[in-house]
Amino acid sequence: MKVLLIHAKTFEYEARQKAVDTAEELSDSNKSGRAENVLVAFVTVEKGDSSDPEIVGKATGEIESVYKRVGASGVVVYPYAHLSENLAEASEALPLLKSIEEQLKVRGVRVQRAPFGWYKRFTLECYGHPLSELSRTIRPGEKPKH
Ligand SMILES: Nc1ncnc2c1ncn2[C@@H]1O[C@H](CO)[C@@H](NC(=O)[C@@H](N)CO)[C@H]1O
Repeated sequence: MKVLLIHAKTFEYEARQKAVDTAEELSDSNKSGRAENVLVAFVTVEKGDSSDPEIVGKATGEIESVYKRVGASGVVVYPYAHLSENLAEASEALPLLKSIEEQLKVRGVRVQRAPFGWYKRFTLECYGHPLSELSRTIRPGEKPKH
């Protein structure tokens, strides 16, 4: 699993067009979103990630750790198919993305999750401080390095 973490002063997205047949149904709560002082987690799920029962806990831990360090007010979990060539299928990817969202909520984090399977317009203003652009690779069977 690859995660790009951007601490954004403002972030806004809007689903525009279905990209895959397995696209998630849109609702008023997910077809668009906006947040300020938010950690945007662009997440690419890779083939085999679901083989590790700890993958969601590890990914959530990495995201929560940066969220706390930068003092963000919330997290956006943004499905993103562009950080790896080893893409998981929707049947593997979507459940993991939903579980990361739920795990963050359980940990008291205000979370939005952008819809899976859509081309989306987005605007992002990155703070530009030293921790405002980070990336993490979470490998099945391996302990996180950070
Ligand atoms: N393995 C995977 N991990 C995370 N997201 C994945 C995925 N496979 C498919 N998606 C989702 O389907 C859209 C089209 O590939 C993806 N859309 C996007 O990545 C938008 N930024 C438009 O390109 C994404 O929502």
